[in-house]
Amino acid sequence: MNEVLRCIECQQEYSIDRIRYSCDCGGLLAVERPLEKLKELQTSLFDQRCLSQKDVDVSGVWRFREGILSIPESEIVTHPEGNTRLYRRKALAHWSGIDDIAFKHEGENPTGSFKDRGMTLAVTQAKRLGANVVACASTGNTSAALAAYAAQAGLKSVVFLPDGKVAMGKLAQALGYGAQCLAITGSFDVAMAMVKDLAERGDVYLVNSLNPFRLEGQKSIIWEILQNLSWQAPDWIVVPGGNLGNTSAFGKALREAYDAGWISKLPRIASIQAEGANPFYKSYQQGLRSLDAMEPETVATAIRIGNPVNFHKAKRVIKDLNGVVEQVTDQEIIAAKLVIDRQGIGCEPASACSLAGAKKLRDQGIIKAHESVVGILTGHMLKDTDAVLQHSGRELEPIRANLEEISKKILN
Ligand SMILES: Cc1ncc(COP(=O)(O)O)c(C=O)c1O
Repeated sequence: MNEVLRCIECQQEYSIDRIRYSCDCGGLLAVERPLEKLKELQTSLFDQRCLSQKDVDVSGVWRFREGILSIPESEIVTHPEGNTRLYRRKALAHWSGIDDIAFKHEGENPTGSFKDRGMTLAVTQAKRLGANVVACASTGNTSAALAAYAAQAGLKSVVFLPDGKVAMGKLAQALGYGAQCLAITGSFDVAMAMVKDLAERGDVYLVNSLNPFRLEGQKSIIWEILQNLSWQAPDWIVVPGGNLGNTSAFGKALREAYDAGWISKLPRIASIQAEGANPFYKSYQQGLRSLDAMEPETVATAIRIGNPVNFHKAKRVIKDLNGVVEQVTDQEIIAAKLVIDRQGIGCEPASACSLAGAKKLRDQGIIKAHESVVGILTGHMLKDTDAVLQHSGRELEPIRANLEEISKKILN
């Protein structure tokens, strides 16, 4: 194995062959490998693999495997995932005021969100380390991804959900794929603290984004975008921020791609929070020195998170990439979602933070008119059908089955 776990605070290293979620000093761990190994890799290798039909090449995660996790191919648990589309639409450019804007739709993953990219890694690693029970706290999407990948790997999965706060599409997936689903009284953060304690006791293998292997998988979102753009980096990457796993993973992916020589410029990153769940935004306003946890509330249930576990990684990324943290209101989220939905693309509310945030940064002149932007749509529209039914501006119209009457109604 080329990889080690390294503490982001004190640089202490640990083997990846043992289960560990944090350093003895309390710092977060990252999966690291020698830079020389990445520099040896040519982007043409990744491009050639797009022509292969092997699952590990078809996967938009494992196509980059030498930079993700060196493991025998036979041990990889892959659906396969990734290979999501990059959408450009005149209406999105017009609404945001940014001519060169594209959206990577991570809702096109097998379980309908970006979580599959991290979960293929976390469950592969769980199996490799002999875990029997895999668990997560979740606002919904992580539970769906975990349940699906655990089912594939033949592992028992347990998910901890904030009671009454999970969109039905996501709960249905977790139940359908066969996870044990526990509704916890309290927010996501309460559920997160509980599953962390269980993991420390050794009862379960934790696959939240605190698990550094999750973030290695999510790096591939960025590498696939760069590949989609023929390895020409955009000026900006705009991403919703909740537990800040993507913000952290994206920064790592960009830094590695740049240091390895795959791209010749480093994009800036914008992490967009919902105003009602904005601890990272508030911290950014005060120089990213510390984070005050809060009681979150937003229509974007996926990012209803008040104490993001990846704060210390994400703050480093914002500093390293000259990034920004912005907030958007629920109204701005719903307005942006409507634009995306009406393009026939669709996304769940949290995802719309990317478009709402890009527009806000453009309006403020932070994103310049000539700059290129890639936003991430993190989850599928059908994940949260309540949000669609409430905010689409359309409703089911009752009508008698009478040809003349129907004809009059549609032509009016
Ligand atoms: C659809 C969606 N968007 C965004 C997020 C937030 O991602 P992160 O925790 O990486 O900030 C989540 C996390 O649950 C999600 O499900």
